[in-house]
Amino acid sequence: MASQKSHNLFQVYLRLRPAQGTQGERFLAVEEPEAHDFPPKHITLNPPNDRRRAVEKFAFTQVFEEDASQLDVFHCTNVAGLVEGVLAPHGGDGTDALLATLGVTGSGKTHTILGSRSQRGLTQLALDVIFRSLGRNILNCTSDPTLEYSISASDASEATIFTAASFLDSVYADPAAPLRSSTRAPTPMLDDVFSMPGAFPRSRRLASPKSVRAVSREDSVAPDTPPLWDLREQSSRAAPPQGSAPLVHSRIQRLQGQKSPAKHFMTSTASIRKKATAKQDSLQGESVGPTPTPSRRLHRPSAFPQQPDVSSLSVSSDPSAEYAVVISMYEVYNDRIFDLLTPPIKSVATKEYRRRPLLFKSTEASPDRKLVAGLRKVVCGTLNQALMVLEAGLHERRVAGTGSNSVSSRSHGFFCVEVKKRPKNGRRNGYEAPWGGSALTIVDLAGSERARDAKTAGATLAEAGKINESLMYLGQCLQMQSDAVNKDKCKLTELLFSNSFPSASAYSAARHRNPQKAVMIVAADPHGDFNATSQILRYSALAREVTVPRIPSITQTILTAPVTSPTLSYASPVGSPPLHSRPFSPPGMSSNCTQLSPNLERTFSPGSPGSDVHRTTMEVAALEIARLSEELDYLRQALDTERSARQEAEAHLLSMEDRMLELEQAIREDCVIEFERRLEIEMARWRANMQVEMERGEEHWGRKIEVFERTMGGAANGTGDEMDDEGCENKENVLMEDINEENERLRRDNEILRRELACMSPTKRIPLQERGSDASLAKSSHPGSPRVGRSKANAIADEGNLRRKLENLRVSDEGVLRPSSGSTSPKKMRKLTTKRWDTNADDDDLF
Ligand SMILES: Nc1ncnc2c1ncn2[C@@H]1O[C@H](COP(=O)(O)OP(=O)(O)OP(=O)(O)O)[C@@H](O)[C@H]1O
Repeated sequence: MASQKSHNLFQVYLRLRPAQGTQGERFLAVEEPEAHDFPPKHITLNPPNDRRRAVEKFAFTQVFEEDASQLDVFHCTNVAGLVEGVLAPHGGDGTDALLATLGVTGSGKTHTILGSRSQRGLTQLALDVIFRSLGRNILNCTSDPTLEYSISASDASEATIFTAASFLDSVYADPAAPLRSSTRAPTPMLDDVFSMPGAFPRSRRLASPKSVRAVSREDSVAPDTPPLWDLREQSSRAAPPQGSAPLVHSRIQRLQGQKSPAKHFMTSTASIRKKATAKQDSLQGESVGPTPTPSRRLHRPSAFPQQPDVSSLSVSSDPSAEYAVVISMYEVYNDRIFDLLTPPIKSVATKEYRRRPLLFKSTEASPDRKLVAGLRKVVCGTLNQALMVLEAGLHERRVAGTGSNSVSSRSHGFFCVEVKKRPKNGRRNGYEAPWGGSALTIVDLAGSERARDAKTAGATLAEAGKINESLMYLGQCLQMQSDAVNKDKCKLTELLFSNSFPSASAYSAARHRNPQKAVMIVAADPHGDFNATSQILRYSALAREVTVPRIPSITQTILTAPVTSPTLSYASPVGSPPLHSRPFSPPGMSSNCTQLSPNLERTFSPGSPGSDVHRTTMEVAALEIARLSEELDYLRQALDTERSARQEAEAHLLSMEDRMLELEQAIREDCVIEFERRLEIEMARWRANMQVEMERGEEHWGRKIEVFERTMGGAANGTGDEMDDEGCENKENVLMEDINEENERLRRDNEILRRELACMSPTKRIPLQERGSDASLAKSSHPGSPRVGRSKANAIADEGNLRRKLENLRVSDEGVLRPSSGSTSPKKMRKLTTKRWDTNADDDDLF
């Protein structure tokens, strides 16, 4: 196994998590190491509840059992060696180092890398060693006021450089904030910072860059407030019930005007709210409603755990160099990079706080090497400053409660410690020396999870999909180890492997960089999810051995002769040529793994000497079975994910249908109510009109009947002498009406006759009254024509007739128009009425 180390891009360690509470069956056993091979390096994975599945054996650089302490892991993974490589004690720029944890969700990655309430993680320990080792050679911005500028000038990643004091001032106190500036004194934590050697004077602090975030006084004063890891522990103790789903979207509480005890944006960050609400939303699916803001606070360094103690440990540094430590933090979330030290910006359009994703690209100053461009970087002069920056960045990390882990990291977190280095006094050959140096990058990868177990939904399920996808690509890269082709498939692999290979460009030749040294700590819960764990172990282990149990139904079809169980080894290269190189490749992925890296070549170890063709066939078949079994596992996982997604979509669809039905029902009811209201109004209007019409009709018919009765009465009585005065008056009125009508009719007749008269000859179109005598008429006609004279004579005769008729009419007209001038006796009226009928008869004759 020792020979593998020189070939691997990663040293891979396995750490087993201690059991907590009720656990499932243990499926992972640590192989007893042989006497000369201590510590243990191999584990066996026995599939629970399925004796037909292959038993797998994995090899790692070292296996840490459940009782291993943080310090054990720190020492045995040789973090101090990585730090030494970064500090480059023997000159040069040093070697980049990468320390990462990988594992299923809840397996202990964060615990290992960031520690817990009482235990420091590898990050804190590494920082401690770095600052302790640099000692007096470290520069800070107070002792060297040009430090910030010179680092900024030499930084190739387009970063914004802050001094620790100005960054922490803006993070932990917000003097620019209108509500707090006058009433709040600097927090004790800040006093700690400012009382540190090299702290800025107050005036300088006030001139710090625009406020990033702030905590209230009580937040930072509270000495017994548990730090981030405390919250994790509390949460894990009170794990949410199954079916929990996290709150994903941030800042909703603030947008909805919820009152928070402190207006510090960290106290209401997405991550913290998620942590708190994950417990409450456990049975509600995704929630966007207001939930109480948890009392998440930043802490003074004295609240940070002090154990384990590495004060006795330091590594060599370059005595001829001076150093500066620059810290940056970012996360890879949904395959995009977000700065954890830059506050989110409130979108004008959506009023939500958002982070701007950053690019991983080659820059002008670094054409041959990709860098995360545009980060905030903080120059830290002391360990406490570095720890506080770490604390500030962790506040912004995305975590959420899932069915698998109540405080699950939903992003891949990157913590970068750049150790900048230049000759003492900053000069070389009389010129200002540029900054060189290397970086230690510590990565807390998000955990892979099975959707069914995590019981996630909505955005968290999508996150899980992205996490699993990126880890799958990481797995492929780890399997290939020396093959850099696949590393560009996702941001995670790009970031992890970008420094793994020496650059071949001319630029790099001038400035040679060593490939990074990388340590991967795989965390596993021996009682956790078997399938997910075996999947992780398969692609992370340095070597693997599969023992396929005897399965009669398959083996008999291949080989009738009984054989012992074959053993397949994915062992270190000892010269055996690969027999069957067909690694597992998930559906849809190109399987270009046929050329495995030497250490992962699958070699065939014959069970006994003298194996024959049948045995070989059997073993090849067994290998195929193992491969198919892997594929089956993957497909099962994929199926689980798809099934969950489908169930979620179906549930959503059903709820939408219900909602639509409800809406339709409500709309129908509204329509009915409105229709009835309008119908009522129309009915009332119609009834009123009907009433009026009926009254009018009755009145009309009453009048008619009355007239009729009077007429009949008058006829029956002969004269109206017996009528009383009132009766006479009514009768008179009615008659007047009749007369007027008659008068009107006659006028119309008159008019018609006039027109007719005028039409009889073009020469007689002049109205009668305007014309002169018959003689003048005769004069105006042509005298010469006998025909004209005859028609003229006829016309005159016709005119004479008409005149006479008109005279008659005029006579009757006058009679009608003078009804009341003389006698108004009813008798006379009746005569006139009778005459009307006579006149009508004449009129009929006339026309
Ligand atoms: N070695 C250990 N000793 C004691 N407790 C541990 C250990 N490893 C993990 N734990 C506890 O197990 C729980 C889950 O661990 P942790 O949060 O580190 O998991 P994780 O792998 O980071 O999960 P995720 O990927 O979901 O973030 C925590 O409460 C942690 O304190």
